Amino acid sequence: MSVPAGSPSLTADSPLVRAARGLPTPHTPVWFMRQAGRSLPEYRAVREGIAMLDSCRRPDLVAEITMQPVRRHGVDAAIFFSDIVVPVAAAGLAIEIVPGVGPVVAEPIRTWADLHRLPELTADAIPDIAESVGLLVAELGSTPLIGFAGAPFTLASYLVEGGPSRNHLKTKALMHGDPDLWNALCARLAQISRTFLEVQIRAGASAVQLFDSWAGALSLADYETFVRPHSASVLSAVGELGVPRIHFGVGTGELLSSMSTAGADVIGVDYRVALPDAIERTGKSFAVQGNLDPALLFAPWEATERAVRRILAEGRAAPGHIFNLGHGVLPETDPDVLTRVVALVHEASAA
Ligand SMILES: Cc1c2[nH]c(c1CCC(=O)O)Cc1[nH]c(c(CCC(=O)O)c1C)Cc1[nH]c(c(CCC(=O)O)c1C)Cc1[nH]c(c(C)c1CCC(=O)O)C2
Repeated sequence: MSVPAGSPSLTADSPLVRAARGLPTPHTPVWFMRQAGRSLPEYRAVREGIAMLDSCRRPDLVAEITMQPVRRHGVDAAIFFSDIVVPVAAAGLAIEIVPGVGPVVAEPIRTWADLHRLPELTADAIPDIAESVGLLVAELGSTPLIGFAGAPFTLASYLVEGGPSRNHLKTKALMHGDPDLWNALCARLAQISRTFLEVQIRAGASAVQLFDSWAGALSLADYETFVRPHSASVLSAVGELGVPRIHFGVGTGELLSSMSTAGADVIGVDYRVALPDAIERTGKSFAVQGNLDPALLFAPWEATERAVRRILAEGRAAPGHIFNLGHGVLPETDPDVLTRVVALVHEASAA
């Protein structure tokens, strides 16, 4: 397997890549999950009248939207503008993203016959993704682009439930009721996510994040039996391409130790877990990413600043720290506060 000649050499010394590898950095790198999106008026303007999944397949638009928060906030990384369900749609499943709701599958996947509606994904079905990444890498120079994909469980939840779910009832019923079908579905999703990540890495992404956003809904036993092996297969396959891997989920306090054995280099920490506890639970042997509560961006600045400084201090106990929120930027967030947080992280961590 040949590694792309693109960005990784230019970005190898960037604070983000160095922190992910546990190397010293001149300042703590910072980016925000959902930094591109509705918090930015320039995003709302360019997305006007274009459906979410259509916008993700237009390289000019993807590059523009991905760059918007980099230009505005001076973050240390771009996150590829796409969605976890883009590769599933590209593979051929009928799925849409309904504004204000999320991914919706009119005919959910619950039987072996349904699984046939979800073919494997091949790289030649997503030439636009490689093109978008190529445009971005050229524009970003020494700033890394983070590629991403959804982990099998989080994707399966949307596909089995038919849309967003609080309790994941049908998903859990399937995993326990028909483990063979569950494992086949997750193996298919792992193949799809792996291909999506490989295309981004070969086109020049300098790091990747595997989102298992809803894994926190699982017991430790179910996570280890039904979920972690599939995430591990994605992470180990992309590991061969040599870029750092970040793994993140929400509400994963009880799972962190187990998640850290799935094969990532950096553990994303949700805002409900104190960073020192996360560092302890992952054996002090992983770089960590996180974990400012996105709600703190709505507090008086003094409170925000206090929390940022505390998290920076706590992060020093880990082999590497990438500052981020403990989940995505909320659409109502004042983008000027994000810019201010970036400046504070840089200034306070360089001191
Ligand atoms: C669970 C999940 C999804 N998508 C994603 C996850 C994992 C991350 C997480 O835990 O939040 C991942 C994702 N989705 C999007 C990105 C872009 C990059 C970035 O973080 O800036 C990323 C990394 C764009 C998007 N994906 C989506 C939007 C909003 C669509 C819009 O602007 O109209 C964006 C910017 C749609 C989407 N897609 C999904 C949801 C829950 C939603 C929100 C629905 C809504 O509130 O309208 C599924």
